[in-house]
Amino acid sequence: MGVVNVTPDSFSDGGRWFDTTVAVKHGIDLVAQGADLVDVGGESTRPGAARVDEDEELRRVVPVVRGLAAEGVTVSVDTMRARVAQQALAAGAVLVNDVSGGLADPGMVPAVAAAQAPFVVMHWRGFLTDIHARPVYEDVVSEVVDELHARVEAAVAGGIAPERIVVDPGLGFSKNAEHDLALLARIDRLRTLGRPVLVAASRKRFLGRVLAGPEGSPPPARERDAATAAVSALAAHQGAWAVRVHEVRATADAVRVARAVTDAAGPG
Ligand SMILES: Nc1nc2ncc(COP(=O)(O)O)nc2c(=O)[nH]1
Repeated sequence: MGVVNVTPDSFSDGGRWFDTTVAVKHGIDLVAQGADLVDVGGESTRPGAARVDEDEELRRVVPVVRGLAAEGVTVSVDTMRARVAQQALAAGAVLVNDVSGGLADPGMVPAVAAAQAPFVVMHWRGFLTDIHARPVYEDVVSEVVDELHARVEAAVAGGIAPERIVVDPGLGFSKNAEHDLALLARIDRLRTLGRPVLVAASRKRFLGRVLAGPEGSPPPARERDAATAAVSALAAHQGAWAVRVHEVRATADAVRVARAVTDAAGPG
């Protein structure tokens, strides 16, 4: 899943794809690099980012979705708003990716259910309170699995078919590096939810911490693509459904190597 953020301020590529034509071209390029899906978002979710108003988010996202779909690209829309999801689906998107897991907009689950679209439910504890609070986890893996289960149940109760739901641990969303690494180490536990797992580690802060080591300073986000590809291989090897990345080529190669190693291990 390649990322096209049509935003001026996303944490790792803010502003580069803010123009519709440039964004569409970039999405096509990501497919050429090996992306199966292109995720288009118009609202940065980095800590401290101000909400974008709905009309501006529509202005950013819908033309890019339409342009990519017209080129035959499989497109997902990264939004927390039902109306943006609806208009993106009408413009050709085939999947809705909601980082709030349906919590931000009560109209989201009914809209996705009505469209019978696949739905990514991401874990973001405390979305409704302080969205970037540092929550305390006793056992982050168990708690994320349990809370994702509740979000999946709510989506199903709202009319979304279970087989259309993808789960995502929400790396970096009110989680620290230790939480993120613990979740990445146990994708098998996430898979006990019986749903495909999407892993989105690309260029995130915890990778910077790993690369920096205990005393060092983290490299900038755009220098974390090799680390991201390493995560992609590890996620693929653990059976993740997809990985969401900004730089696709290295990850496409990493996933193919992981597949070859998994195949070599044989069944069982
Ligand atoms: N499903 C899902 N969607 C996301 N969208 C944006 C970002 C963070 O912003 P970015 O687009 O700059 O990576 N992270 C996620 C994520 O972890 N999971």
